Amino acid sequence: MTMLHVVDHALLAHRLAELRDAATPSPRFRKLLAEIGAILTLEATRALPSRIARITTPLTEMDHQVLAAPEPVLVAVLRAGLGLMEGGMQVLPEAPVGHVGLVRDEHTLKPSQYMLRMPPEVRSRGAILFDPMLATGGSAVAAVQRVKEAGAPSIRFVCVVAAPEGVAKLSAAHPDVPIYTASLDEKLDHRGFIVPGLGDAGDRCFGTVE
Ligand SMILES: O=P(O)(O)OC[C@H]1O[C@H](OP(=O)(O)OP(=O)(O)O)[C@H](O)[C@@H]1O
Ligand SMILES: O=c1cc[nH]c(=O)[nH]1
Ligand SMILES: [Mg+2]
Repeated sequence: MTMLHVVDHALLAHRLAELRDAATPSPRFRKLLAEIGAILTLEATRALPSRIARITTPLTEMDHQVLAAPEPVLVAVLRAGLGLMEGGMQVLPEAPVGHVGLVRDEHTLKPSQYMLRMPPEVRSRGAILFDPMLATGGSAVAAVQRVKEAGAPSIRFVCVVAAPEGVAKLSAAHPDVPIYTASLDEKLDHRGFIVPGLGDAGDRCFGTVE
């Protein structure tokens, strides 16, 4: 079963329009990516397990909903996931942070790993994985696999733009991983870029466009 959540929010759509715009410069792109990351993190954590605790206001005592467990670990898929996870860190400031370095070969479209750092809490808390682009799905499948191998009992995948091909591939390989995205786009082009998409997220985020 595909657990795809296309988040419908007026502020998210507004920011995504500017993020997609080819004229948006890197500093603004990073800011928008972080704001979008915060909105998507709020959606991805909407149903985190909670419990009832007794609290004291200045006026009285009451039973109140609080989180039942510590915040999940946040994991960025380098590089572009760093910009998106920035917003996740604002929403969950106490969360430990991990990194998976993946780069996609521009000809074969296969990802290769160049680094992996995972906090031990991932084994008890589970993880939210951040990568703005779910294109062929190769990077997402590999990143989820690494986080599972690190012991995560549950994983949520947060992206900005998803292609149908990537959703199908990730859902087939990891049907237990829900996907949260701001948009399900139309297709991939012959170079594996998402259309209409937003171009190369890593390059636009960090200004590495030639
Ligand atoms: O679904 P896929 O076909 O695997 O493509 C998506 C991947 O491509 C981009 O990263 P890229 O390899 O360009 O690295 P970068 O973030 O360092 O630019 C993007 O951030 C994803 O990680
Ligand atoms: O459209 C795409 C596809 C893969 N990676 C990107 O950054 N953009
Ligand atoms: Mg990448």
